[in-house]
Amino acid sequence: MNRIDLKYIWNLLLEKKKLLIIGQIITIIAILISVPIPLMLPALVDEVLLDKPSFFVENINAFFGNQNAFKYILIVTLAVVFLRAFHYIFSVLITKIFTNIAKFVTFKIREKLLKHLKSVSMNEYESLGSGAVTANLITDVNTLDSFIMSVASKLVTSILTLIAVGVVIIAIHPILGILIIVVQPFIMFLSRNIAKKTGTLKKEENEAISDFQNDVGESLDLFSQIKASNKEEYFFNNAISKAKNIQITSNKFNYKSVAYERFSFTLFLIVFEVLRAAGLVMVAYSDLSIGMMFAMFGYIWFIMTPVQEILSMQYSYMTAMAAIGRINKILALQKEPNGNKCFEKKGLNIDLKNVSFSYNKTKEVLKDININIKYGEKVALIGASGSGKTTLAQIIAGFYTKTNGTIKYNNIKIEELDKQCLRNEIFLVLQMPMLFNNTLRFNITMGDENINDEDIYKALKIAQLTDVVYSLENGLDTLVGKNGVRLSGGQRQRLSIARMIIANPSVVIFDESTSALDVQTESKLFCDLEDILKYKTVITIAHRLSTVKNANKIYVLDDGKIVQSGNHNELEQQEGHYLEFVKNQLI
Ligand SMILES: Nc1ncnc2c1ncn2[C@@H]1O[C@H](COP(=O)(O)OP(=O)(O)OP(=O)(O)O)[C@@H](O)[C@H]1O
Repeated sequence: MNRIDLKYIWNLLLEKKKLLIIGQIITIIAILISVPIPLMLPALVDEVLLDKPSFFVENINAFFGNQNAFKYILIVTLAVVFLRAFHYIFSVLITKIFTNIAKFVTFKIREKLLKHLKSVSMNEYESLGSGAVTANLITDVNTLDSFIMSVASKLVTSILTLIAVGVVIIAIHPILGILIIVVQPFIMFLSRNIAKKTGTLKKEENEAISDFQNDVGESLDLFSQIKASNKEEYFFNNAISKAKNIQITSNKFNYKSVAYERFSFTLFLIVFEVLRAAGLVMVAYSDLSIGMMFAMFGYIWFIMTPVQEILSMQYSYMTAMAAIGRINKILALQKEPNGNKCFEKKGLNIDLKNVSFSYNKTKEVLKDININIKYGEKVALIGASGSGKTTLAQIIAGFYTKTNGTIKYNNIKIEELDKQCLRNEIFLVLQMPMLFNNTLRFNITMGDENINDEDIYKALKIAQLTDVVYSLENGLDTLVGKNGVRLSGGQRQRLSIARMIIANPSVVIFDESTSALDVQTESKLFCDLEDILKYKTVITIAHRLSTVKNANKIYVLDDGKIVQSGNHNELEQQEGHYLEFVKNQLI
């Protein structure tokens, strides 16, 4: 199934099996180095201060001969310092290894999401929107990253440390040892319930942030529109209220999560004191020595870190599960149907039979569309605003997936076609082309570095853009700004036409692509385009009679249906929308 879950993450981790095993071996060595440390100096209380020589004193005597108290303490202290230094080196190594593994896994997840997004159909993509998708790709994957990092490096370390310490303390004093080991799960159980509460609060905070991000992102994108409509007050007040919501939810989350965290820590400290008291009692009433009592105190303190790590892992687990839930929303987006067939020759015959389409399953935008366009034909699409012309153009270009009916190109069903082949053949020139915040060159070639400047200038000449580019100080290297804000609407439209010339498709769809041009530039443009378009299929969505008149076939759309089709002469003879259109144009 195409979703991310713990099993999927586990399988990714297994791809780094060797590193994982090395990491775990180093982890075990680091634990073996660190676990004896709390025991070493307290042992000298008994062995040196209370004069009951045992393991340390006997071994030092065996190696260095009899020593005085100062030297015993010095030698053991040096051993502790060395062990701590080695432990430090091993823990750095562990962090390095597990960071490498975690970053590999998160890269793989981002790669999977991007590969999926690449082939998601437009209608599905629009159901989420760019704000949510960006948040998923950045914030949620980062949440997952820290979860993987802590599970891979800290979970095993913490559990093994607890086991090792458990063995040592039970060996020192079974009753006190078991008491300590039993108390830990109790605290962990309490904290797990507490952590659950912070999970919901974090969710509320994340939702408020994403809501704000979407709102501000949109307002900033449409900044000029907002100013033009004199609606700064409304939009920015709205953004401020969303910012306020972040304040409220973050406030709640931050203080409550700290309160819950501190509560569990305070609980730990109380239990710590109770266990210390139990230690004193054991010295008074059993065979626990004073030195080993200090060692037990040390271990209670020592296991605080692994216990805290395990506690924070529960929280990290919950946020990671929430992040996975959101990430899976991307993976749940349907892919556009893609086949593997490609066209054998240049030029397409396009055939639509009983095609219908709806953006949101509630209202049909296109109904029972039947269109047949032969290779090289010049076709016009007309109809009132909102009648479905752009939608139809996008369906023909394969951007949206039809709801019903059949679409064939050279007799190959759209579902069987490799979409890249289709898009190589069809170019949709939009009324408001989207531009990258990059250079003019990049926007014309779409990043294809094999296209030379000579070809670009040829395209610019036909697109009536040469003078514009020459007038710019940096020529083709001029940055166009976000969405091409530094270019006029007409310049953007011509740039899109230059893109089409470079792409050299066999079908060109003009969707009111020259609406921002003055009549003179437009007619010069089409005159210069004539040679280029001669052997191409051209579908033009237009409002001007002059553009429509010469088409081989005109389709008239009304409320998503084709109500008339034929050439100008045929349609002019019929009562109907086309005649109305002609009359209106003449007026
Ligand atoms: N991305 C979308 N999501 C949902 N509904 C949409 C979307 N794009 C268009 N529509 C709806 O589909 C219908 C047809 O829109 P379309 O843009 O195809 O009409 P049009 O004939 O090209 O209009 P115009 O001449 O104004 O450009 C409209 O009712 C519109 O609201």
